[in-house]
Amino acid sequence: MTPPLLALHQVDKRFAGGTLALQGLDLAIARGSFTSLLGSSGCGKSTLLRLLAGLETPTAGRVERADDAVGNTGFVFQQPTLMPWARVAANVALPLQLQRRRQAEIDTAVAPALAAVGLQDFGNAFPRELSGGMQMRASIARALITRPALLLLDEPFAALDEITRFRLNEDLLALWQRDAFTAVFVTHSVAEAVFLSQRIVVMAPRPGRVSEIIGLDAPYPRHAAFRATPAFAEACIRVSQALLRASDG
Ligand SMILES: Nc1ncnc2c1ncn2[C@@H]1O[C@H](COP(=O)(O)OP(=O)(O)OP(=O)(O)O)[C@@H](O)[C@H]1O
Repeated sequence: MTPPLLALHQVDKRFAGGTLALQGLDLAIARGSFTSLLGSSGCGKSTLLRLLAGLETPTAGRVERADDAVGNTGFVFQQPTLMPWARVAANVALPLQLQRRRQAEIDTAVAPALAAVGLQDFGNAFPRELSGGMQMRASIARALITRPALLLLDEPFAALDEITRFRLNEDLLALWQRDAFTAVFVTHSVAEAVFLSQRIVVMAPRPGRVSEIIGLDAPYPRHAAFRATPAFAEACIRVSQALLRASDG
């Protein structure tokens, strides 16, 4: 068996104020997998994502990271966090600028990155000229332009209307299949987690911990029609029940 990209062993995270955000967490993230973290507010999803990114260190236990995951992580947040004064192309190019890549290399990379998220005609626009969904597309293009091994997404589509969210779910899956990165996706939405994931980590609060892990074997590519299948409905019920158990327990 190939070793996982990331593995947490008996991880605790306690913050300075005393909050035990995570306790006794064991979790392995397989290379190239799509995992969602689902749970009520405050159960430590964002903290877990930050541990996976190496932005936080555990108070106890260990986080193991494969060599190619170190320094090779893309992040997408709930807000697109674009620089308002810079054009969309410059926003998307930012990670390459920070890596001090040659301008010719940057210019070559930006056009396909924009095209991959359907923004090929908007490189010269400013973020304020884009809809919320398009701004999120730009944010995803920026996260993927360095071809990260690991893409961490923290409720990226929570602020979008449902139709836009559905489209972005499909487009994200297409990018995942094309680029074969490892995705860890935080969401509050059962349906979104079921649509996207191979595995759903259901978390319980106070202290944050893994309650159940649910595997989903529906094949990819998954398109809009998947949402209308009995398999999808059945999985949503199964995951909702797990979420209720996690909140009660
Ligand atoms: N930097 C910090 N300092 C102190 N406490 C923190 C810090 N970050 C998070 N916490 C606390 O740790 C717990 C877990 O927070 P976290 O943001 O990881 O939860 P979450 O599941 O992502 O929540 P939400 O769904 O609301 O975003 C919460 O009780 C929170 O108040």
